[in-house]
Amino acid sequence: MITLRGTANRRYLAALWMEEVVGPLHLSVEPSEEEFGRCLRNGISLCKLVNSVQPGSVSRVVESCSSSPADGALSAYQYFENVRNFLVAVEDLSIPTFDASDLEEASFGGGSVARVVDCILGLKLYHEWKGRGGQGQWKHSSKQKSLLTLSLEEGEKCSSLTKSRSFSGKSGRKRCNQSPALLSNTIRSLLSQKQPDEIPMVVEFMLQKIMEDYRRRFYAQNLQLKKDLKNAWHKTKQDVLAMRRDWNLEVAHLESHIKGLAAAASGYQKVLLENRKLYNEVQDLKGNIRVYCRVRPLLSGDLSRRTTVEFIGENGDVMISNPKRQGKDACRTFKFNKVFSTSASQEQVFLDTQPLIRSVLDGYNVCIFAYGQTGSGKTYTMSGPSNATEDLWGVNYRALNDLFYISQSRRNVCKYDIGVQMIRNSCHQNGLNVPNAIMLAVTSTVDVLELMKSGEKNRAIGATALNERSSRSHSVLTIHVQGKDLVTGTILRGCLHLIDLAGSERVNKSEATGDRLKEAQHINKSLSALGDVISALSQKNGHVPYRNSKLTQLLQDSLGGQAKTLMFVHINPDADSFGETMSTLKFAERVASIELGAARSNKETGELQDLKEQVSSKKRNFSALTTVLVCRS
Ligand SMILES: Nc1ncnc2c1ncn2[C@@H]1O[C@H](COP(=O)(O)OP(=O)(O)OP(=O)(O)O)[C@@H](O)[C@H]1O
Repeated sequence: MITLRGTANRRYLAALWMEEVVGPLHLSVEPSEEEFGRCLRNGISLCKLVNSVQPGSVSRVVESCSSSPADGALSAYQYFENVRNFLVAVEDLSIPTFDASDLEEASFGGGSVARVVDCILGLKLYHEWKGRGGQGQWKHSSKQKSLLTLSLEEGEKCSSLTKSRSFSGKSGRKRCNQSPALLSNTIRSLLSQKQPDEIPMVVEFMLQKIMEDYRRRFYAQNLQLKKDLKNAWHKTKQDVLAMRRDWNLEVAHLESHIKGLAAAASGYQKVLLENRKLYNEVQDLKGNIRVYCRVRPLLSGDLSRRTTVEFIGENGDVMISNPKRQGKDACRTFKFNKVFSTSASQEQVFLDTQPLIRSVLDGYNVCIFAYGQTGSGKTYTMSGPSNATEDLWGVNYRALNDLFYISQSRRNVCKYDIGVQMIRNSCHQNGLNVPNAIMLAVTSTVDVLELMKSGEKNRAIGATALNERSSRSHSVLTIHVQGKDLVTGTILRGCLHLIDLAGSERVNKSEATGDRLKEAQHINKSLSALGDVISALSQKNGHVPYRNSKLTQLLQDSLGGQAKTLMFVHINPDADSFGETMSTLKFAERVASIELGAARSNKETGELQDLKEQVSSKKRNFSALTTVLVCRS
């Protein structure tokens, strides 16, 4: 008698075998009757099964499978076609068949698939018979069926023994030791009940069953593994998706943060520019002398190779640190209109100077002078290095170039005459000889270059301990511009002084002696006269001592008048020059505080000229009249 458990085992066996031959069927390891019926209902797997056992048994398998209600007709058609063809095929092989309705009922949970299972296991026996070399017509005898049944029941016993071995936990380990003996006892008792001719077949079936059992468990484990893997993959995918979501949120957050920062930075930049503009406007109104500071890069000859320039701000701050001190007291910050770092190009420096220079063409007097210790880069800024190519040209050449360019572009409205005066002083000339300096008319930058080259040759140059090429003279290039407005007849007179002062260092530091000492003392005298003038101006003293040196006499108009004045203060960043750097910057700080009053343009309108003309003609008439009267009397 086949037990309930035996029936189920037969179904599992049938499912397992089908899985092996035509899988995957996506059945669970121990499918219920309903699950099994539903899986086989469309007959596709059954047809494939019989075709793989007996190729060509079902010539056409209807493969399309759809479960949508709209395709109900098609499903029914598949069911009839495939199941019918399968049943015909297994009948031809003399294998017990079943009714098509068995599958149908079971799939709806109302019937049994026992006959279907019998049929499949019959097909299995046939397959194994063929596998053993079976020839001719297969006979599905009741003996074979009983052997199968027997083997299943006996196999069940065996498999329960193997199960207890395989799945034993702690307690199972005891049984595990007993199992071989138990297994052999069970087998022996089973075999003792059989006829001798049945024994080989029973043994074969039992071994087969054990193998199948193992295979089933292997399959179950495989399925479980797949399921676990699928779950793990699913979870990992969810985690990755969640991470991606978080990451995207973070990136979006960062993006908006960066945008905010960029907006704030550009706002800050705008405010900074605006502040500078306003600051310059206020200074223009007050007539302050503008001060630009330029830091020379460290050169190979600089002894300490350490810089005193701690920080350069965008708003004109420069912080200098004392190399001999530490901490807060070691630093001092100076504020100017602009600070050019060591990387500033000649063009950048000129661009900030250009508006001032252009105002000469509108009738303003402009004075630009370079101040700083020897070797700090004054000549570099004003003229550029010797034999400079155009990109290294200093303010002098660029200024003239610009003036010629603008005067040319305005030629239809204004006629300009430009002349230059080059003045140099040294101690031998005893100061600046202003009246004797010849004024030369120039029409292009080339003219000026030629002029400067010849002037350069005459420059007094001598070597001191500080700098081999230390110049001990002030050099003044004055550009006079006269423009006549072609429409109104207004005359504009502007004058641009470009002054490269001698080195500002203290005499004792230059270690000069004899004539050189005299020269240094002389230069120091004119520079200290400049200092006195600056000091008087910054304190708004009634008396300003311009007459103490030729230099201050020359600068009188620019420092005290209505001129626009710019001082380039140069510093050598080498730690060795800290003392000179500090006194240079303190001097520049005082210069920056001078208020000259708003600059005024030198304009003579046509009306004024007419009036002047009338006055002089009246004067002429008056003197002629006086002469006549004198003669008569
Ligand atoms: N901004 C700079 N970039 C590169 N080199 C520079 C810079 N400024 C100055 N130098 C170099 O430093 C050296 C000294 O510069 P410069 O002759 O201009 O100094 P100076 O102050 O005019 O000296 P002096 O008082 O003797 O005339 C030169 O070799 C010059 O080429």
